[in-house]
Amino acid sequence: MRTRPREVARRTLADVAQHLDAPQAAGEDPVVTGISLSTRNLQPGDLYAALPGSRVHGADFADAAKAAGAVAALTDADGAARTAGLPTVVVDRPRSRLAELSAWFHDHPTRAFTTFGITGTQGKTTTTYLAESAVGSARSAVVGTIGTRVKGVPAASALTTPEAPDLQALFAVMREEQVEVCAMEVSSHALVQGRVEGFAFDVAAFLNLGRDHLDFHRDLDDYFAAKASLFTPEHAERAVVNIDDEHGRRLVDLTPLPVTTFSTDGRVADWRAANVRPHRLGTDLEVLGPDGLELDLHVPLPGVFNVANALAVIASLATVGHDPADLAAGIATSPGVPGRMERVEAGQEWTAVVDYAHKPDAVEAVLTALRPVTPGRLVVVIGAGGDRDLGKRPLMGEVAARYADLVVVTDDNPRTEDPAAIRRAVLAGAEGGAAEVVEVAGRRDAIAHAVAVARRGDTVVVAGKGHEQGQEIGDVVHPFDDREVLRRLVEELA
Ligand SMILES: CC(=O)N[C@H]1[C@@H](OP(=O)(O)OP(=O)(O)OC[C@H]2O[C@@H](n3ccc(=O)[nH]c3=O)[C@H](O)[C@@H]2O)O[C@H](CO)[C@@H](O)[C@@H]1O[C@H](C)C(=O)N[C@@H](C)C(=O)N[C@H](CCC(=O)O)C(=O)O
Ligand SMILES: Nc1ncnc2c1ncn2[C@@H]1O[C@H](COP(=O)(O)OP(=O)(O)OP(=O)(O)O)[C@@H](O)[C@H]1O
Ligand SMILES: N[C@H](CCC[C@H](N)C(=O)O)C(=O)O
Repeated sequence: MRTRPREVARRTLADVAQHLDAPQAAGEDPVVTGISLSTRNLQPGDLYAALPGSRVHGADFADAAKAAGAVAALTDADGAARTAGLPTVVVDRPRSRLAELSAWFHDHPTRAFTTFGITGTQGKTTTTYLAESAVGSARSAVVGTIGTRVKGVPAASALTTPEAPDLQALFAVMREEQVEVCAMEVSSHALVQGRVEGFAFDVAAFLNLGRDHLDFHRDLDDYFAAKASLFTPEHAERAVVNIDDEHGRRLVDLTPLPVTTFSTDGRVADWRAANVRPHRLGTDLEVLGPDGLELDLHVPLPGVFNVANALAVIASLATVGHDPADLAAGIATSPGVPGRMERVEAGQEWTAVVDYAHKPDAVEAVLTALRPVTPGRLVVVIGAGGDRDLGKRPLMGEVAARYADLVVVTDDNPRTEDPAAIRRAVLAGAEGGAAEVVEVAGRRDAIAHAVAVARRGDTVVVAGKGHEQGQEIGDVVHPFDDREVLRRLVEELA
């Protein structure tokens, strides 16, 4: 799928300057047909937003932008001297203006369809996929970690929540495609960096808050504040909140938006789960909604935690007019989510699962979901990513050892760090408990170890990389897909 609308917007640079209430650029007045803040995806005719970043100033790439076809630049006073090769509009804090500018530039595409924003430490991707099944892929779009899909057709995207110029262009594509609902993941990074300004979600859902990203946020309160900012009138019209989560309950008190609540563990909420019956491949339950509504729901994804993700979809889309029974029927058809509780079947007599759990709460959720359906030993292969939150490593090790019988500590994406040092940090949390703990350097060898020891009735979970297609070691991404590696190792052993 294209990432820019077929019918391009055309605005003169003078219009842009006037919209921003900024002085007009001297000299030419080019026609701008797109906006980009990165030379990596800039297209001819674009306005290049040269932003100050944490590593470099975008103005340093003005020549590259011009060579790629940029016709003008938008920057701050600091960048202006370096964008001299392009007619330049100068404003203070250009990043903070970019989202609204991009929405205006594309003539507010989100007015044409329902926008459903999802935030939380865990479950965002899964919830967007369930929303897509609930509404039907022929009517919906999804934006998130695994990528963007418009009416089921993939479009390229790099970040979980794209930068505003890219996002608004994608929204313009969705408008052209007559999408009815766009479900998107809203990361805390996006909220802090203003990627989702310039429009308000019709409905925003809060799933949960756990430890993550404490390399980017000062502390958990700062991380919560970032997530909570989605639930303000500038960002959303209605809130849907999981009150099983302590931070969800805090949010209900804080948000000025109309709130709908949901609970899967028996609290008094607008939407509740009752008679929850987990089995190996999913969960059956009854959904109790407002005004005495009762529905049967089958969530075809393993793990009771997915009941919360499904309830988030039903509660959210019901508040914007969808029929809950239709939503439930759609959820029951979900084909699953790549790399989330994904089973690998290669003729083995034990259960193999690949899951994206790379945070302590997710590791706990996955292992506690698999324990009741594992008559034998529960084995987890786990590591932690380099150049990310250091504090979560021992916590992940500890949780793995608390809930599994055998923990194979290995490498995730080491990035620029020493893999052995990362393993040591995970091991420090894992050792000393009842679980058997082994260290195996190299992810393939670690998976091979788990495959070699697995017996009938066991479950092996390969955690942390889910759908990822590569392993980042140093600056190089080596092809690596947990699902493929697991399958091949099982086949080789057989
Ligand atoms: C912390 C963070 O989110 N940083 C993002 C931010 O970087 P920054 O503002 O510091 O920019 P910079 O790298 O100093 O560069 C300055 C400017 O020069 C431009 N530039 C730079 C180099 C070049 O060759 N050409 C070019 O145009 C950049 O596009 C940027 O506008 O803006 C950049 C441009 O969009 C992003 O690439 C960068 O994402 C980094 C790579 C990243 O890893 N972000 C992750 C952490 C992130 O955002 N993750 C969340 C999901 C998290 C989760 O829940 O798992 C997400 O929404 O994806
Ligand atoms: N509601 C939930 N509560 C706890 N854990 C969950 C929940 N939903 C999913 N998980 C676990 O978290 C992992 C990541 O799920 P998912 O990709 O849906 O979340 P995410 O919020 O998009 O994460 P990320 O931002 O890291 O991509 C899953 O593989 C599963 O282990
Ligand atoms: N969006 C997350 C994904 C992490 C996945 C895990 N495999 C890791 O490398 O830590 C990040 O880049 O921090």
